[in-house]
Amino acid sequence: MADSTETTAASTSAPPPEPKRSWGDEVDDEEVEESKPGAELNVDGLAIDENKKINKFLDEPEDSNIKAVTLGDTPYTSASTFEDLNLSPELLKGLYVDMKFQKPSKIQAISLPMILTPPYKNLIAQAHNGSGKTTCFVLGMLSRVDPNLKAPQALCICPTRELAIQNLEVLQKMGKHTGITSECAVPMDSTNYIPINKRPPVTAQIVIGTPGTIKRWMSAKKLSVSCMKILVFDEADHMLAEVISFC
Ligand SMILES: Nc1ncnc2c1ncn2[C@@H]1O[C@H](COP(=O)(O)OP(=O)(O)OP(=O)(O)O)[C@@H](O)[C@H]1O
Repeated sequence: MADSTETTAASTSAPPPEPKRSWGDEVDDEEVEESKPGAELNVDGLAIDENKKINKFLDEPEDSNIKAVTLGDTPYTSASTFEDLNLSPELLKGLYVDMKFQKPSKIQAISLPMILTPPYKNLIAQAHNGSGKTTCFVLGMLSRVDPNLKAPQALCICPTRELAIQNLEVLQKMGKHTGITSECAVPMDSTNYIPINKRPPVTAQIVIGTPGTIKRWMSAKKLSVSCMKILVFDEADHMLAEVISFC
């Protein structure tokens, strides 16, 4: 009886209003929680798995359903080879020698000419897992950066730190011969932790990270966006779903 009275009271009294929070704040809180000893991210476990069954979807017939939908007239033609894309010799070497790619997958053939050709327009690419989307935005970032300008010029925002680290690994492998610098903006583990005010400003040309850390670096004026040329949202559908759940 006492239980049922308490239950009724709890369900009829209005809960106190929660303070308004943004998604970036929420990720920052996770960082504090996860930076406790014992909760570090196992970065070694995130190496690119060369033995993974790769390319499963690259040549699947389903890929032939990928269509380009553009506003107005489109000057773009699909690329059947990486040479069609006017990539630098350093990037071609990364693709052929280090990545061991032979030709663009369907999503790459369609979207890379749009990503790499001026005027650079906003683009949303949607294709199933393993179809080669990562290469699209990694090549996009690597080819837009001016190697002589030592400032952040490309920013990739990912929903999780694991994805950010994996994307950085792909970028560093693909861009190995370019000399382009990159940095991961994810929460640091407790052993490497440096307070934000003690960190030097970011000079890496490409930054890949999670929303909370990128927000903190920008708020602390450690990450400048004044030279940014390209902004990528990886798994934007997941990030939008998170944003909607906070509204
Ligand atoms: N043109 C290509 N030729 C050969 N292999 C490729 C090519 N493009 C990508 N791959 C390989 O195929 C695999 C899947 O590619 P990628 O990770 O870019 O796909 P994705 O669409 O981003 O997948 P997910 O949605 O799971 O993130 C990777 O191992 C990648 O190295």
